[in-house]
Amino acid sequence: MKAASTNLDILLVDDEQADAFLVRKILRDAQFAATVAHCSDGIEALDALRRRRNASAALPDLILLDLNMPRMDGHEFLAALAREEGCGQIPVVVLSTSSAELDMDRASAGGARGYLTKQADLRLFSSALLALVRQYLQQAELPPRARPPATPPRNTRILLVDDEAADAELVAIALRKAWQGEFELVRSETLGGVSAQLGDRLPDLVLLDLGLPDASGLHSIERMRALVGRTPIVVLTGNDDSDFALEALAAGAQDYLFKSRLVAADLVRAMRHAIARSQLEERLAESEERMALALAGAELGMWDWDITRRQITVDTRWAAMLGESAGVLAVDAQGWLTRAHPEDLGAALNALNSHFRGLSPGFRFTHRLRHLGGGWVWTLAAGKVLQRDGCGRPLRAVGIMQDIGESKRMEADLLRLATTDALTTLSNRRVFVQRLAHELARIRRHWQAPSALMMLDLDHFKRINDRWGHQFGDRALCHFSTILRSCLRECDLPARLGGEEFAVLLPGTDAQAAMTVARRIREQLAQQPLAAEDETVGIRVSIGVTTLTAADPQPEACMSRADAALYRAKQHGRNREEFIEDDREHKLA
Ligand SMILES: Nc1nc2c(ncn2[C@@H]2O[C@H](COP(=O)(O)OP(=O)(O)OP(=O)(O)O)[C@@H](O)[C@H]2O)c(=O)[nH]1
Repeated sequence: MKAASTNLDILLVDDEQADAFLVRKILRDAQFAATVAHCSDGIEALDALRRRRNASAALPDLILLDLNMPRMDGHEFLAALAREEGCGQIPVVVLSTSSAELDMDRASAGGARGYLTKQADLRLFSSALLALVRQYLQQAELPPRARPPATPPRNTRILLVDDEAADAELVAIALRKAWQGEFELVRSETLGGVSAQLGDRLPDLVLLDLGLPDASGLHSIERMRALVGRTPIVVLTGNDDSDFALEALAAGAQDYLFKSRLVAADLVRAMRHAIARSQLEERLAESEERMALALAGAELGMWDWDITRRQITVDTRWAAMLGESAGVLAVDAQGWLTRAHPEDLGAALNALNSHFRGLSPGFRFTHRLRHLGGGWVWTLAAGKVLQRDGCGRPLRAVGIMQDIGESKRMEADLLRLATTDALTTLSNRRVFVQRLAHELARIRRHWQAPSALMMLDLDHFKRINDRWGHQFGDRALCHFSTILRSCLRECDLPARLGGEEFAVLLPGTDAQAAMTVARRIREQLAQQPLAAEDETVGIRVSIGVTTLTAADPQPEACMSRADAALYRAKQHGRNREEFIEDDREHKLA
């Protein structure tokens, strides 16, 4: 087993691009360190393994294997893998839409270590896949968080900038008398001499006289600040003027003392206060900086809602999302929400009201907001009431807003990839089996309304590929899909199951009607050959038809009956439709 810190190297062998996308996304979202290499069938996978072996590169830690693939299916791949030098030990887990016992038994006999059914329900599939991958990736304990090294105890370094020797002596006496702990007093008579006195260690505190030979007044605070950064500064002033002292604070000093009233205890108190205040300011600045970085990193906008004044203040990121400039927006809940898409308004108001009435600890909803330049922006709003009045009415709420357009687009892409066949855009096997299962459940309840199922397989498709090339073969598959769609009703479900194999579910259709549809598909196909260079290529299809019965336990049962009818159509000369009614006939067939 591997530790979590190492990367799990997975080889996915599956002809559906959507599955590769899905597996990668599931692992990425669960923050698994895994690399997923993808091969479309067994032959490509064996080639990839041989290339790695010949280059003495590491072989995959795990192979996820589809069963139903063109050229070499999953079972054949398992057999070939067992024979492949050095590859027999790679664990293989089957990922298949088939839950047929026969497939499971064959896979297990072929050496597969596990079998995972591709669920139509993505959440189920995702948790099953993660559980499986976890088996192969031991979750190592995270190393304990490194503690910052304890700061060694050291003297407090105090810089006194004062040209009067007597004052300096006074300060030194006061410190010796009242400062608890060790200290080092460094003195400079001028501002210009500070750097030379300090060397390369900054002081922990500065005592600054404002009447220096080379600097005087408030300006010296600014110059000192430039020399010592955020170090706290206590101003010593001979000017017995409180207003002036306050100006010194405004100019950036942390505290002040009048020289004429210098008392040891006051000096030490002011120094301690200045250090504490400066530390507090530093922590606050750091925390604001961290907060700003986090908000910027997560691309979150902020809003602050003064509910009684009906004003919402937003930051620049919030404003930019909607094409606004930052600042106070004079809007209330209605004002904000008049920008919301009417379809999203109900859920947004429910979330807000429930929190405002104190029924939920905060609120969170997604909604589309109108952009100033037109169009809609998908956003996530989340927040919390910070202040309520005595009756529990909300006074102020604060929260974030995030542009979630990209993840909405991803979600839609993912859904499309997970449910459709990339080449023909028909539904894929997963969706088909799911719909078929629903239809069987309906039939079990309302037996009167019949439904039919068709399996379709293009005739001698290999010859078409061999004669005209794979790309032309792909065109032929798309051409057939278009004709198939045009022959069906809106409620029918056509799907590409893989390769040149298709299926159609025809709800509310009896055997006779289904056979008529099958004939129509063949006729349309015959009437519309595909142009290739200076010839036209006729494409033909064989079709197996069956009806769904309440006795069918699983989709696979009626699919295998339709398959048997298809096989019979191939046996009887192709380009025809055959019907098998029930299991008795199926067994005879
Ligand atoms: N172009 C293209 N060919 C594919 C695709 N998937 C499967 N095939 C090819 O389809 C062919 C199917 O061949 P066979 O299973 O022997 O069937 P067939 O030649 O149609 O013969 P019958 O079904 O018996 O009439 C193989 O050559 C596959 O490589 C695809 O997505 N595109």
